[in-house]
Formats: sequence, C-alpha cells, structure tokens
Amino acid sequence: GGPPATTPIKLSPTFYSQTCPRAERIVAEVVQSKQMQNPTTAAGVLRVFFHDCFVTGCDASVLIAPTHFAKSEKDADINHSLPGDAFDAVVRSKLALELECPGVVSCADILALASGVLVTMTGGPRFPVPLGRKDSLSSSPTAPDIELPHSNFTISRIIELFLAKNFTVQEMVALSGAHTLGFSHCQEFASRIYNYHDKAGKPLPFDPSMNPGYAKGLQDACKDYLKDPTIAAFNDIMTPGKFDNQYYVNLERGLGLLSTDQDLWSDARTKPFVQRYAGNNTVFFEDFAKAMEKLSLFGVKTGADGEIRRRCDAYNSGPTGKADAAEAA
Ligand code: HEM
Ligand SMILES: [Ca+2]
Ligand SMILES: [Ca+2]
Repeated sequence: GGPPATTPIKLSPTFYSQTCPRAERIVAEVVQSKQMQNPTTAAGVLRVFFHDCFVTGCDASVLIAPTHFAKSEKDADINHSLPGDAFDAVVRSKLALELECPGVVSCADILALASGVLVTMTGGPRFPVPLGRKDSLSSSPTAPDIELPHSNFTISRIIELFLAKNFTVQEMVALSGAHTLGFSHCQEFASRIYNYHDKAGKPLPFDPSMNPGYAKGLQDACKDYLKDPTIAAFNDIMTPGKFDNQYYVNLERGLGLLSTDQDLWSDARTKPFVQRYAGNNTVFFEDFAKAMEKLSLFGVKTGADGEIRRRCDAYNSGPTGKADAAEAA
C-alpha cells in the first residue's frame, strides 16, 4: 500500500513540534557529546547517511543488524567499513528519545538530524532537515554494492549513477566535498601507489596524477596494509577534522586520496565545479547545504510504507518486518 518511494512527499522541520518538541535538541546533545569523545564520529555518520539514502532512500535500512534469519545491508562488502561509532551515535540518540517520547521519532529522522548537527559542529554549513521519514521494512544485503559508487569507478560511471538518482553533476561534486572529513583504508587507493600501470600498460612508481611527495608518503604509510587492513589515510590531508573546501584545493595540487576524488579535477565535466568550490568556500557551503537537503529527501517513506522502529537495528516485528507491513496495510 501507499505511494511508491519515489513520490515527492512533504516532510516538515516542525514534524515533531507537538509529539516530541525536544527531539532535535536531544539528538544534538547526544551526538555532540559522542563527537567530543570520538572526533571520527562526524565523518562516520555522514557516510552512513549517504549509504542509507542511496539505497532504498533515507529510511534507516542501513541500520538493520543481520540476524540468524536474515542478512542486511550491513553484510554488503561496501558497508563493512562503516564505523561502529556512527551507529552508536544513532543508537544512543534513540535511547534518549525513547525515554522522552516513546515510539515517536524514526531512526531515519535521527540519522538525518545527526548528520546535520555533525556537519555544522565540524565547521560546515547549517541546512534544514525536514522530518517525518518512516523506517524501512526491509534491508537488502546485495543492494548497497549495486547502488553505491565504488572507489575504482570512472567519473563517467559515477555521473551516471548520480544522474539515475536524479542528482546533477554539480550536486555530485558538491556532495563529494564530504570527503573533506574522515579517512579511507589503504585498499581503497592501493592500486594508485603500488604496482601502478598506465593505460598503455607501462609500469610507473605511482599514479602520475598524484603529487609525488604525497604518493611516497602514502606508500610508506600503507606498506603493511595487507597484514593490517585497518591502516587508513585522511581523505583531506590538510584539514581532516574540519568541514571546509580544502578537499577541492587539494585536488588542484594532486592531493586527492581516491582516484574518484582526483578524477574530479582531471575530468572536464567536473573540473569547473572543483575550481569554483576551491576558490569560494561560501559557494561550496551553499551548494553542499542544498544538495544535502535534497539527499535527505531522497526516496523517503511515509504512512504504511514504513514504521517507527522501537530500536534502530531491528524491525518491530521479527527479522523480516513482514508482520508489521501486513498490519499497516
Ligand atoms: C562520489 C562518489 C563517492 C565514492 C566513490 C566514495 C567512496 C568512499 C570510500 C571508498 C571511502 C573510504 C571508506 C573506508 O575505507 O572506510 C569513503 C569515505 C567517506 N565518504 Fe565517500 N564516496 C563517495 C561519495 C560520498 C558522499 C556523497 C558522501 C556524503 C555526502 C561521502 C561521505 C564519506 C565520508 C564522510 C567518508 C569518511 C568516512 C570515515 O572517516 O569514517 N562520500 N568514501
Ligand atoms: Ca536506505
Ligand atoms: Ca577538511
């Protein structure tokens, strides 16, 4: 029942003003304290939010824990590196909200609110977070690897993927600015620094689009990564904990970490936006804020298409949620 997930649905920033007026305040307090304990929380939450929204919409499908009976999005390869602290920030917010107003605030809304708070807290723009999303009744272990961009994709493929979800090239470049925070594991960029071959098959010491000093630094930092796959490097080597436009400035200097980052500079379709954002932090913040608000509305569910989970990592009824879907229909 209900409209398809792609129907534009009007959410509202005041959705909980009667039913849970302190909802935003509570999420802000919980995630702010989590971020102070562990400064990698912000990047983790932002990435989890992206991985949620691009797979069946912003519906907390990414938060479902696998059980003996059913796998979930968490089982997808691309989601194995999502950090536990990001999930913990949502779980803690939910616990606080269930004490204040039980059964009212969806996990999908919590994840959206937490992302907004953490972007602002790390120095980024404020953006409106409309509320009223329902939580998903399903979570597919195969969808994430199909729906999300991978670090070995070409820019053409990334552009296609975003266009298919109705995001423009400009919005894709602006959203990629999220890589101003956080880190990537060595395996995501190892092919750029070890055993590199150019298009003609000629062996080179590293990807020639990289700044040589940077490439050598990464070769050294990652030298044991096969033995220790937890080794990682900052996405933005200059200001890894600050939400700013430094990511784009880095690309101009060959300091992009993933090939998908650096290629935004070499590709004629994306380069103008990189230049614009590198030269003007205000424009980047405006465009990022707009694109994030749009992302936060992608594929949202209302009515019988979803539920308000009692805990964010499980459906209200059983491992498939089928009972609830039937109840609601
Ligand atoms: C454009 C295509 C994109 C590709 C190919 C991509 C790929 C990746 C990869 C491979 C990592 C490293 C994961 C790891 O090793 O743990 C990463 C990290 C990250 N991504 Fe993306 N990403 C893209 C777009 C986005 C978007 C649109 C957002 C959010 C709006 C985002 C937010 C993040 C954040 C914040 C991190 C750091 C996570 C952390 O430190 O825990 N990414 N991304
Ligand atoms: Ca989702
Ligand atoms: Ca930064």
